[in-house]
Amino acid sequence: MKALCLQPLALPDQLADLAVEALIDEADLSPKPGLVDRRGSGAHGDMNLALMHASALSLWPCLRQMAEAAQRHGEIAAPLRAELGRLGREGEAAMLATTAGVNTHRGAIWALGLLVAARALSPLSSDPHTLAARAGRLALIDDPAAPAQDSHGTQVRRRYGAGGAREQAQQGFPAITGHALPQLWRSRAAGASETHARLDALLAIMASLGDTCVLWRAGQQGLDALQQGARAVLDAGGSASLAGRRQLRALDARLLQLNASPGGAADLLAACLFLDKAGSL
Ligand SMILES: CC(C)(COP(=O)(O)OP(=O)(O)OC[C@H]1O[C@@H](n2cnc3c(N)ncnc32)[C@H](O)[C@@H]1O)[C@@H](O)C(=O)NCCC(=O)NCCS
Ligand SMILES: Nc1ncnc2c1ncn2[C@@H]1O[C@H](COP(=O)(O)OP(=O)(O)OP(=O)(O)O)[C@@H](O)[C@H]1O
Repeated sequence: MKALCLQPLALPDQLADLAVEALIDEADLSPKPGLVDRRGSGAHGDMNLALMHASALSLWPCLRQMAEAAQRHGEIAAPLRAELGRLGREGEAAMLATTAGVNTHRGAIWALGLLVAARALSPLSSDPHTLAARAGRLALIDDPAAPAQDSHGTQVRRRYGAGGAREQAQQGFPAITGHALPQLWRSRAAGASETHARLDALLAIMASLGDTCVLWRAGQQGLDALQQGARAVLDAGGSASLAGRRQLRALDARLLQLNASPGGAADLLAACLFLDKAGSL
């Protein structure tokens, strides 16, 4: 019998695999306050776990093409930014075709697209801080072909002055490098299970992020409830402790009452999981 000889996967394929895996891990992680997870739809009438999985898988070609574009261009400049913008819009169209119009991963395409491109640009330096800063430099370049939009994020920024997805990326993802990754590593080092360490990382993002999804649906009151509730879980010992889990249940109930879903924090957790593994490819 002939021996099966497997070719190593090309870097863009590996990066798309890793990004989709991060999206699926984020969706599966439970119990996430207010969000779609294995238990149910959280504060969303229009999403469920199967839809999140299908959406994540639909993004694989777009993410691979973003990595290929970065390899081809080889530098952080306007032509690469323009191509990523075009691919991102095509990715959104593929997502919406898969979900019959539901916005399951808009923010995730943005964050993971930039990070996948950053990793493909220079395979040699791939520690999380370098990648996040490189993605931030890409996000700072204008995309002249981007259509003017009056998105929820734009409206919320006008009303509350909050920074949103664009600013988070342009600043080099401080919610990930300054909060999520340090918490993920601290919780693991303290002996927490991988699920609890990831929940703690999500809570660390929630405690500090100006999440425009929450501001849109529940205003400043909703954002305050999210940030204070997430901080209370961490202060009580995190999701691995009994006291922390009580606080987590209370936060989930409060977000459902406010109809608030921290989708921006969920996107950034997926990006954090991607960065945590991207260096070891
Ligand atoms: C920058 C984006 C996210 C638009 O942002 P905007 O705030 O205007 O839109 P919207 O209200 O639809 O929010 C997008 C999503 O970001 C996430 N989000 C919300 N708050 C935050 C935050 N503070 N930080 C990070 N993500 C957040 C949420 O999931 C939200 O649904 C992006 O969709 C975009 O402009 N795409 C254009 C195509 C492009 O250039 N793609 C490049 C691919 S690399
Ligand atoms: N597990 C998850 N549950 C819910 N949202 C998530 C999850 N993971 C990521 N998200 C993000 O949340 C965003 C969806 O949020 P939302 O439905 O609030 O946006 P919207 O359609 O713009 O607004 P709305 O539904 O309030 O009118 C997506 O962009 C997606 O990236």
